[in-house]
Amino acid sequence: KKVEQSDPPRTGISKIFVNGVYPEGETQPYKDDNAWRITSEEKRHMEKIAMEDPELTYQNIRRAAEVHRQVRHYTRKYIRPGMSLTEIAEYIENGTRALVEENGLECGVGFPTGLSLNNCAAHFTPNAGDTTILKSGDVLKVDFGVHVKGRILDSAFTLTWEPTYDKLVEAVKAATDTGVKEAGIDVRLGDLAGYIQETMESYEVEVNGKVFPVKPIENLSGHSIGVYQIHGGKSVLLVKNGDQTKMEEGDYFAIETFGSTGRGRVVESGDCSHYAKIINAPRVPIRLTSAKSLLKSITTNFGTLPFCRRYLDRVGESKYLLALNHLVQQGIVQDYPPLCDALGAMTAQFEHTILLRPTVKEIVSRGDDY
Ligand SMILES: COc1ccc(Cn2nnc3c2[C@](C)(O)CC[C@@H]3OC(=O)NC(C)C)cc1
Ligand SMILES: [Co+2]
Repeated sequence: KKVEQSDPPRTGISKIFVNGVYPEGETQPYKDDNAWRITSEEKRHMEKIAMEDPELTYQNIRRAAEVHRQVRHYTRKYIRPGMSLTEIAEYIENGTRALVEENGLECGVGFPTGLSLNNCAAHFTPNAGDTTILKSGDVLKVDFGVHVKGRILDSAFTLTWEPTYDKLVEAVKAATDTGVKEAGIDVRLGDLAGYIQETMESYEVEVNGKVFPVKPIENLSGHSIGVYQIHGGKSVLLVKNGDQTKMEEGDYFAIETFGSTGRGRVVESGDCSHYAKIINAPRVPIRLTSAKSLLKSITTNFGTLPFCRRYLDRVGESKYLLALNHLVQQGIVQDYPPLCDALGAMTAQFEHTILLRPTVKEIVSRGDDY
C-alpha cells in the first residue's frame, strides 16, 4: 500500500520510495544537437557509469529534489501573513530534516532557509530574537536547499498574497525558464546572461498608476554547484556580458534569476545570518581559544555547507559572535550579509537546479508548481 506524506510533512521519503528509485526531473534535449547525445553509445555509456557510481549517482540529487518538492508543496499552503519569519523557517527546516531523514553530513539541510522580503533579494534568514511578521503586501523569496551525500538541490520561488506585483513574479519566472531552456553543454555564460536579460526586460509592472520596467539584478547570479559546495565557481549573471566560460558536461547548475522594480542592483544591508567555511582557506594558527572551538563545531556540523546563526544555536553553541567574527577576519569563514535593492523596490526570484548529463539536460527540481 502506498505510504502517503503527512501534514505537516514528517514521513521520511525513503518510506515512500521504498525501492530507492526517485523520479527523474523534466528532461530537455540539448539545442542544435539533433539528438546526437541521446543516441550516442559513448554518451549513454558514460551516463550508465554515473548512474552506478554511488558518489555520482543521480539518485542522490533526485532524492533531494523529491524532498524539496514535497516540503514546498506543504509550505506554500502553510505560509500566511501574520506568521513570523522564524516559524516559517522552522516549518521548512523541520519538514526538510524529517523527509530527507537527516543524518550528520550524510544528508540534511543544504543551506540556510532564505526568506528575503521585498527590497531584499537574497541571503536573509532570521537570527534568534527576530520578531519580523509576514504582511499581506510582502513579496517573499523562499530559497531553501536539501543535500544527499553532498549533492545540493538549490531551488527557490516567490510568494505574494496580493496581485500588485504579479507581473514582476511572472517576469522572473519567465526569465528563469529562459535560463533553463537556453542552458546547455558548451553554452557561454555571457550569452546565457543575455537571453535571461532579454526575457526579464520585456516585462513591466504597474503599481498605483506608475509603470516600472522589470530590471534584472546585475550583481546577483546563478552558479555551478559542487559536492558540499554551494558555489562551484561559475556564475551565470543576469545581464549580457563577455564571459566566454562555457557550461560543461557533468556540471550541476543553480539557474536563478532576480528581477527588481528598483535600481536593479543590491548592496549588503543589515545583520548577517549566512556564513560558510571558505573551501581552501589558508591553515592559519588560531590564537583565540573560543574561535578554535567554534571552528571545530562548524567543521563537525556543517563541513563546507553554508550555515546560519540559528543553526549554531541549534547545535548548542552560544556567545559565539566574537569568535565567529574572528574566523571571518582570519579568512577562514566567509560572511554573506543580506543583499538588498533600494527601500521601496520590490524583488522576485525563481531558481531551479539542472544537471548537464551526457545525454540530456535534466531540470531535477521541476515540480507541478514551477
Ligand atoms: C552562505 O549561504 C549561501 C547560500 C547560497 C549561496 C549561493 N549563492 N551564491 N551566490 C549567490 C547565491 C544565492 C544565495 O543563490 C543568491 C545569489 C548570489 O549571487 C551572487 O552573490 N553573485 C555574485 C557573485 C555576482 C551562497 C551562500
Ligand atoms: Co538558491
